[in-house]
Amino acid sequence: QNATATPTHYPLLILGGGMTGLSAATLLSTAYNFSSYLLLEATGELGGRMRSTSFGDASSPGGRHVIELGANWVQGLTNEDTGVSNPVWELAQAVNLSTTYSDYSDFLPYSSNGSLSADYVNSVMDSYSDAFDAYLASAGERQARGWHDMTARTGLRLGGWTEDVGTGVDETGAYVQQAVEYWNFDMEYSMSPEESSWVQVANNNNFTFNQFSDENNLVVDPRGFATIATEPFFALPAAQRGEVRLNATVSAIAYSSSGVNVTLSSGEILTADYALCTFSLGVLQSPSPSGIQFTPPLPAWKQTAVSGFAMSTYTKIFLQFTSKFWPDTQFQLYADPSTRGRYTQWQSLDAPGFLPGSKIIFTTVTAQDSVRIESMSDAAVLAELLSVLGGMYGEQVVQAANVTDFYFQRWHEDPLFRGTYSNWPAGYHPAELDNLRAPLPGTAPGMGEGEGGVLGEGRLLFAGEATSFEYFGFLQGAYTEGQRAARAVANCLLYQRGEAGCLGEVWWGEVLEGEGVGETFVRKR
Ligand SMILES: Cc1cc2nc3c(=O)[nH]c(=O)nc-3n(C[C@H](O)[C@H](O)[C@H](O)COP(=O)(O)OP(=O)(O)OC[C@H]3O[C@@H](n4cnc5c(N)ncnc54)[C@H](O)[C@@H]3O)c2cc1C
Repeated sequence: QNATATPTHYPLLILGGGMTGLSAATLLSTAYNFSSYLLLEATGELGGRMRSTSFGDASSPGGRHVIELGANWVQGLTNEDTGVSNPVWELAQAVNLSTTYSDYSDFLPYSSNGSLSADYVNSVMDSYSDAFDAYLASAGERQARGWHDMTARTGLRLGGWTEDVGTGVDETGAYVQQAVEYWNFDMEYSMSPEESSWVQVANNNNFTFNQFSDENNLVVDPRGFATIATEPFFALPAAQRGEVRLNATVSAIAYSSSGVNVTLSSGEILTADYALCTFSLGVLQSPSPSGIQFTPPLPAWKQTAVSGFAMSTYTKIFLQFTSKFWPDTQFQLYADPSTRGRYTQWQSLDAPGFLPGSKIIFTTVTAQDSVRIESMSDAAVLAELLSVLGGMYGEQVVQAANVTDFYFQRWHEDPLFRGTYSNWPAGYHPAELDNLRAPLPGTAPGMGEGEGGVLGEGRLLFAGEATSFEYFGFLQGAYTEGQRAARAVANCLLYQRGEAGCLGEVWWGEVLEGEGVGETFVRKR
């Protein structure tokens, strides 16, 4: 369609085909029999940050396998006491997804010149675990009293954890504490305790690992993790399902209290009564022209929320060798003597329940280290990994010539993601999260009346893992936020015909409610 033709109009445009967009689309079809939507996705496939690929050399002893480049674990399964399940676990079971329990206590520790004492490292793990229990308790107390937030580092120190008390160059050195802390904290939040919220890390941990369970199951399914969202969607009869357009990149979004105009990079314009934007926080943070051009520009309260939350990067780096030279434990911990977070966690896929015989191992880096390696050549990153593995297992067994495949996804550089998942920085008020989700046009009480609209007349909604108070970062956040958005839009389109406020109170009514010094951090919802 050229720019002069009449734009195609839809009641609803769903922007982005990741977990959030698919969850919204599926609920609209199944619960409301509503199919008058078009889902637009820039890549050639659905799933977003759930993305799998084939890896390994088919002619090598390990062979070729499907690995997950994005989300890999169902985090939190079913609470045996309450019967409450993670909805992502329910989706996984519904499609019979193959998963295996990740046992983080099943590891052997190393440094740059071979093994470390497992007893010593386990005792440091126990100290961290005790401190984290105290951390959770103090965060809860702080929240109940309505005291302001501080960094996660504060909570860890108060809990009795000191990351740098070790002495000397032997295995009792501070670097072991740093590796243990990185393994437990950064590997989950993809940022350091200095960069993370004390209170919201505690909430996030409780909503998943206490409400559901503390188990993480690794997905090893040849169909890929994305099946949990794509299969239910494509199983819907075509007449009940909306339309999907792949390879359709949104470049601009114009919004008003009567609707939304979306411009694609091809120049085509689509119009809609409502649009649901599910692009990652990293995409929203990117300035145009590489990011989305909003008209009118995002109001200050929305821009503040977008700028304030953090998008980090978590990078899994996969290697396949001609033979397996690492132990049978699920994990290995590497404590680098000089650099915190340098290739700390190694995970074997060549183990029962995973991809036995595959000769595949992967390691993970986060945050600035992810950005750093994304700017390096593959060969330079591989050389770093081989030097670390050489220190752990001996140079004679770790040879470049024995590497049969090597890959990592550059999530930070990718303009469609700009990182892997969001995190809550210290001291950021929960009302800001409501503002991240709040529709446009809209205004926030106390934040400049008239800055772009009337409360409750929003047409452009925002949802994604980053808008979830309970589960930011996790797939369950994306899933539940997609469902919430679907319910709000269905109310407007099917029942209240676009009346002001039809998105419902949970969607807009609390914008910045609770803002102000001394007010409680506990949400009233
Ligand atoms: C490496 C990695 C590891 C992770 N590990 C886990 C884990 O183990 N467990 C867990 O629960 N979660 C994990 N996560 C987080 C989880 O993947 C996300 O929370 C979730 O997939 C986000 O879904 P979403 O729909 O909100 O966003 P996305 O999946 O990002 O969906 C948004 C979609 O919008 C598309 N898009 C972006 N810009 C445009 C544009 N301009 N035009 C059109 N389309 C566009 C994108 O291509 C994408 O498909 C991980 C993520 C990564 C990347």
